[in-house]
Amino acid sequence: KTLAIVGCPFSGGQAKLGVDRGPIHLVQAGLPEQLSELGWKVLFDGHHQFEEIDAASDPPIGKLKNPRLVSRVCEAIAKVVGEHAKKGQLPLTLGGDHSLAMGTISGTFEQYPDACVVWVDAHGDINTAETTDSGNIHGMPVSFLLGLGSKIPEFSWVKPLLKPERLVYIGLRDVDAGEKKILKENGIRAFSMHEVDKYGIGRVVEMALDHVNPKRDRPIHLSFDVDALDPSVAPSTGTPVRGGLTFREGHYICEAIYETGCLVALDIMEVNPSLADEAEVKQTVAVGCSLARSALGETLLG
Ligand SMILES: N[C@](CCCC[B-](O)(O)O)(CCN1CCC(O)CC1)C(=O)O
Ligand SMILES: [Mn+2]
Ligand SMILES: [Mn+2]
Ligand SMILES: [Mn+2]
Repeated sequence: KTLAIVGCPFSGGQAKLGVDRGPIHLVQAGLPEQLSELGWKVLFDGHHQFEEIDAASDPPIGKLKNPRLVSRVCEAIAKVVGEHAKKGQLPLTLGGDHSLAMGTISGTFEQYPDACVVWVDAHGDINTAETTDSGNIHGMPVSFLLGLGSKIPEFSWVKPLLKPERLVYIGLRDVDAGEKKILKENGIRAFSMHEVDKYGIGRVVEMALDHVNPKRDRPIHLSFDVDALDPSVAPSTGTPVRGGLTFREGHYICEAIYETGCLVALDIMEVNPSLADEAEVKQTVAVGCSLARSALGETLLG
């Protein structure tokens, strides 16, 4: 099977410098070689270059920051991911901030209209233009994919291909009031850290998949924000929140999803190699690599 690494050095969905260098750190840590070791035919034709738009010509739309830049980049990524998927390849998108998932998941649904999404994150990333407090679009991709909130012409390319019943969250623990309302109103299934504590990660993954993929016959797009992990496990990320997934819980999710045989696309997002000391950056990059390996077939006992 062929894996296409889509390196996305992009930080426009949030305000912290450095997350655009996540991809290069993951690749330089040897991720392509590690995946070849697992038996994948790995395609990697270099990191995507996104030419900037100067701030003067990309003023905020309402609260949304860098809206035209984020929209253009995500639309480009949707095409790239869609093309790889059309060729029967598995796109592995390396972020870069999580706004990119507006593009990756759009690309997946082009090819797999019957897909479901497992969103692993401390956050809901489901704010609309009306509910966002920060205006950072990395806190909004899911609302665009569901077609929620007021229509913004600059984002008219995003089709509401994701249905609420095809989405499930694992790891939530920092959800804004507006997001809580949206989750409830749309009946979106979410397994927060409370459920992880209560049922254990094994049952949570089983219940999550039973919800979105009861017969395990639907393509799965796994979008993994490394801030789902506890900051002690993945410290170098833009919006860390205490009380997160252990190293093993994070890897169990990836292993269990690989075992379904349904994975068609994977995002490893929000590794920011400039927010901690060298050892912690190394640790965060290494976790990003090992999560990817676990989701792509690496097992503990072979
Ligand atoms: N929900 C947040 C965080 C989004 C994180 C995006 B990511 O891709 O990393 O999942 C806002 C969070 N908010 C920040 C200030 C705090 O006082 C309260 C929570 C937002 O900016 O919308
Ligand atoms: Mn996120
Ligand atoms: Mn997050
Ligand atoms: Mn983040």
